[in-house]
Amino acid sequence: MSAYKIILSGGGTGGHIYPAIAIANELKSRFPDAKFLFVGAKDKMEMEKVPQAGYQIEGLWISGIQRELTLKNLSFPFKLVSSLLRARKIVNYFKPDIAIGTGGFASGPLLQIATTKKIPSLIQEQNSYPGITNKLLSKKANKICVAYDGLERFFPENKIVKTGNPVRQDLLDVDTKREEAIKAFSLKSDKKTLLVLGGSLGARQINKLIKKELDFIQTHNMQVIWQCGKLYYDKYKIYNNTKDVQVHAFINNMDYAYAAADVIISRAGAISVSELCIVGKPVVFIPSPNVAEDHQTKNALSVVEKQAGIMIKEADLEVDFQNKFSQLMASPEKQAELSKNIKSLALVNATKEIVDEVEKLLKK
Ligand SMILES: CC(=O)N[C@H]1[C@@H](OP(=O)(O)OP(=O)(O)OC[C@H]2O[C@@H](n3ccc(=O)[nH]c3=O)[C@H](O)[C@@H]2O)O[C@H](CO)[C@@H](O)[C@@H]1O
Repeated sequence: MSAYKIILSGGGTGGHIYPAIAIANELKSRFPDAKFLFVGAKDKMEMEKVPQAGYQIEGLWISGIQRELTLKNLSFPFKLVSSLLRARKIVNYFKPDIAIGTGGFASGPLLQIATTKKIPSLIQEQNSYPGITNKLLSKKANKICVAYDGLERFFPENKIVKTGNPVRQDLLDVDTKREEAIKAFSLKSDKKTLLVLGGSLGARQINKLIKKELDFIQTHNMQVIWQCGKLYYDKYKIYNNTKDVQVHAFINNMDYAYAAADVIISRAGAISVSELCIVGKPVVFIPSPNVAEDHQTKNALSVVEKQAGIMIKEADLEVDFQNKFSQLMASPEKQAELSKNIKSLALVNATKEIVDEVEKLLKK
């Protein structure tokens, strides 16, 4: 039999890109001869991150439709037609055996064309509340792998399989990487490390908080790895290498960042939450209040309700941050309890289970 040809499409943010990369890596280990092609949106993060992970990518001219009425929406119909034509070309020349979509705008046209051509397809939904693209695609896709209960409200029930979110393999063994990680980030081994994560694009309010609280954090004798996001890097880079603080636009070696951390402050994007469960460190979640159906708060609550993490809403940071952070830092028992509880929520086989579903479709 000739080698499988697999198309993966998803992107716009890390939360859609890294699941696709994790799935591709697992498929590659099962089918070393398989050929892979990613399809993303021109000018978006995936055009850089996917080649870094060793895969080829084609970019479509597509963007989201804005929820508010704006002039930007005027170009949307043109982009949609252009990206459908380009997606058809790509599907015609690559002739995939399967198309896998992980959400984000580019996966819309690509999977639309693939399903019209009766190519088997699988979509993976990271969140408890699905994005527009996956909602539209669910009618035609063959399988839908999800991480939360209750998605039959949005997707055909008979297609849903609950697998959890796919997470990159190199995050599975961070416990063994602490020493290397401390070296890689040039950290002091006698100081505790706070890792601050704003999600793949960075988080404005978390950045403001960290800037304001740097002196307070220092009173706990901590060093800080602060991922502020590409958009905000110019604004915050002046804090780099001051007061034991490192400022990063984006961290490419997340396994080391997680391994070095003693405590983590993080947004609650779905993949971040899944990774943090695997990593098993004490986490303070500050969910984004600006996402559909407030889904990051729901993501964080799924952990916090099991005594496995702390959540502070953006609106409460002013009043609660110092108290809650000090209480956590003062209690090694609380830190140990949070670590143990969050780790018990990890779904370490998600990637494998998703790829089992892919295999079933390939062999049909
Ligand atoms: C503002 C927004 O719309 N956020 C959404 C976006 O978040 P976002 O793109 O931030 O996605 P997630 O938090 O789910 O995942 C981020 C991914 O990027 C990686 N990473 C992050 C920072 C970094 O410096 N280096 C790095 O590699 C993380 O390890 C993780 O793999 O997609 C998620 C998954 O659909 C949603 O739940 C979020 O609500």
